[in-house]
Amino acid sequence: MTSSRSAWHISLIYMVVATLWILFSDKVLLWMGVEVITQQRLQTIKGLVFVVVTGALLFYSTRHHLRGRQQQEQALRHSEERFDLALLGSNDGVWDWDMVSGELYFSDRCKLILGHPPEFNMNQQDTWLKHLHPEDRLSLQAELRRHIRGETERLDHVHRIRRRDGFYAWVQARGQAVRNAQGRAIRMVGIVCDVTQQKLDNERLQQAAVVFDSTNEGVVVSDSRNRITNVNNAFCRITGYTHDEVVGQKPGLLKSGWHDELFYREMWETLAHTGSWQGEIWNRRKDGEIYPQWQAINTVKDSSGKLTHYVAVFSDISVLKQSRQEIDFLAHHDPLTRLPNRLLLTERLTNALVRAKRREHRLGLIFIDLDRFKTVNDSLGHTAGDELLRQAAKRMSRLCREEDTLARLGGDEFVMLVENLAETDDITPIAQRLQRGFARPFDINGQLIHLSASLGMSIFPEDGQEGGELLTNADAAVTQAKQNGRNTYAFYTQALTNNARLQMSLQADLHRAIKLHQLQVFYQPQIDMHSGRVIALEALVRWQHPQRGLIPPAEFLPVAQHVGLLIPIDEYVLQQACLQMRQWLDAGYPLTCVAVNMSGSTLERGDVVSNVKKALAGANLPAAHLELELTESEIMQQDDRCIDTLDALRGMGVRLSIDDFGTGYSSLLRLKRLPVDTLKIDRGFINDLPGSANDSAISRAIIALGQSLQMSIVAEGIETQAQHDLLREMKCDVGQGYLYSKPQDVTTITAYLLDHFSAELK
Ligand SMILES: Nc1nc2c(ncn2[C@@H]2O[C@H](COP(=O)(O)O[C@H]3[C@@H](O)[C@H](n4cnc5c(=O)[nH]c(N)nc54)O[C@@H]3COP(=O)(O)O)[C@@H](O)[C@H]2O)c(=O)[nH]1
Repeated sequence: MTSSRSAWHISLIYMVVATLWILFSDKVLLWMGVEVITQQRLQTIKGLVFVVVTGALLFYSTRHHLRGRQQQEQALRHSEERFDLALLGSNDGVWDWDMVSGELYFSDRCKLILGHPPEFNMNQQDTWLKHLHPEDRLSLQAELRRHIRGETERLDHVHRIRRRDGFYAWVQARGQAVRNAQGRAIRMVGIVCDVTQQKLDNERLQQAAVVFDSTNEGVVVSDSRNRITNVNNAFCRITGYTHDEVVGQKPGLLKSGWHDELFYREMWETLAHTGSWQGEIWNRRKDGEIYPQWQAINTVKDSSGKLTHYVAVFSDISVLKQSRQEIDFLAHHDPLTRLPNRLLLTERLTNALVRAKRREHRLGLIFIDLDRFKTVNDSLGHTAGDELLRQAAKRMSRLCREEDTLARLGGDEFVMLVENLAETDDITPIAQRLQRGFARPFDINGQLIHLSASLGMSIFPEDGQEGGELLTNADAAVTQAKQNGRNTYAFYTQALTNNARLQMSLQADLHRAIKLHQLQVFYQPQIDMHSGRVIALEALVRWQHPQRGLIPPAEFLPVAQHVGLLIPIDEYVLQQACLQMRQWLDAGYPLTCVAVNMSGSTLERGDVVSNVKKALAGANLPAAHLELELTESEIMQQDDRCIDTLDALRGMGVRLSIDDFGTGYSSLLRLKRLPVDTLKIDRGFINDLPGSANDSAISRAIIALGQSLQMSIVAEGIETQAQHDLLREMKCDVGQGYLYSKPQDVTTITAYLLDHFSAELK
């Protein structure tokens, strides 16, 4: 019932009662039959009673009404207060949109969200839309339309709104339409709250979640009772446990048993005192493998300072540890053979010397140099060379006593440190054993390679007091062993030191030798074995030393190579030989060419073609009168670029010859591709002719090979008539050797030529 209907009912009842009272009260007085005066008095009293009763009724109804209203107002006030407080507490702003009049109300909080003061007037219909982020406008409008059409129960939309300072705030607007009887939305009321911080927090949380799951470090979160509440993917990957297997468990399930109780007690004490702990800890994976991890644990406390969680972040450092060990190993070992390197040998030698001095023992160093390793390496390729070194190292290690050290210094050089020698001679059986170790060939990819070693020995205290001195002296001894014919051993002697000193002084003198024109070119004739005529000469360098006399090339060319003077020496000999050949041709000697040695270093240099051209032009000598000799081992170790250089030289008309053929593991395929005119059989195969059946067979094979490749064959080192006869019978084309002439200076050889061609020149 409405309030006006209730009021109307009450008034109607009153009117009925009052009318009945007025109509029937007087009749009751008349019916009582009382006197007129009494009647009048009673009527007055009746009127007064009516006034009092109706007055009282009016009083009670008014009071009741006012009290009710008061209570309602109070309830309303309380409710409003509660609402205001709730809004204030929630920090939400209120908006109210009268959709009929278009009037819009924004509470002060709404204005504050946008950075406006309360007095700011933003009650226009499009104020909010105007400040909306352009990207959010369409979606808010669509959402509003849907709600107005009644498709959604309430409006709920998060969008960005531009604040007074130009920045955008994220807000969440919620509201509901008030509809008329026809269901048409006529008003909409709602709240708006600033969710910028919440949005940022969410974003941060999302990022943290991504980091948590994608980081390489394992993360374990456990509660205050140290029960695991969460682990990340990396944890599962490192430990092998799944998330469900560990949640609810204690991290102790990963314990390896490698740390004692004290370790864990100290860890927990540090955590309790400082709130964090970090260190290396060994744990056990699910599969039982024990591994090291670097772990940092931090405690998490709530706002009241109460510990709520532990967060442990760890990384598996097993690989790092292995690499450190490997780095440490490589710093002291040779990566190819995994033997100790020079550094470790030096350390061990120093310590061994201290022990030897204290115990008055001897110790020895055996310097091991593999014979002709470079040639094998160059001809078989570096991979096979590496394998050969590995196998040689393994074989020598097996012959090494446990207390001794076998080290690789680099290349094909090894050193064995032998401790506890009573006598100098005690080292000899060890050296012999090492040498016997090389008796069997090495199997390199199915190919049997014969290798020998030259050994040089120095003994403490006889040959030196310090490690460096002993090593140098063992090195000098190995050089001596090589000079003695390889595959042998030599002890260090003072003479070797003198020789080393000599080499040093040669180096110094050689620099001056070129400038002071101390280098001389000697010539050795090459003979046509069928006619016996001199057809060519080989140019061979000598050093006319002011104090030491004539030094042969075998003595100073290695020194020149060592100090980078071999190329200028080759160039000098080339120029001199071309000039000299021109003179002989001009003098009428019917010579085909002059042969000049060219070292591998010269060939490797890019300008060899232009230098040869220069030398020929300088002497005005046709290229066909020049033959360049390259040793087999040097030519075989060159890459294909050198074939281009040789092709270019050959294209110019220069003849090319392979020197020392038979010593350098030539590949027949490569030999076929080389633009070579001549093969020179190495002196080593000629020396023992005609007695050696082997050398005889080899020489015959080389001659046959040369002939089949249309190459001319020169045999060098012919010293006897028997050698000459045999080679001639084998159909060797050209001979060179002391039998015909030793290498001679220009004057002597010119006289020789004059004599030789005297008949023809007449
Ligand atoms: N890069 C350069 N190398 C050069 C140059 N000059 C010489 N050499 C090389 O030095 C090596 C030694 O040469 P050498 O001492 O001159 O010896 C040559 C001859 O004297 C020697 N020979 C000749 N016939 C005989 C003989 O019958 N018996 C015997 N015991 N020795 C003999 O052989 C050497 C010539 O050898 P090859 O060159 O292989 O034909 C030597 O390897 C030279 O190549 C130079 O200017 N640059």
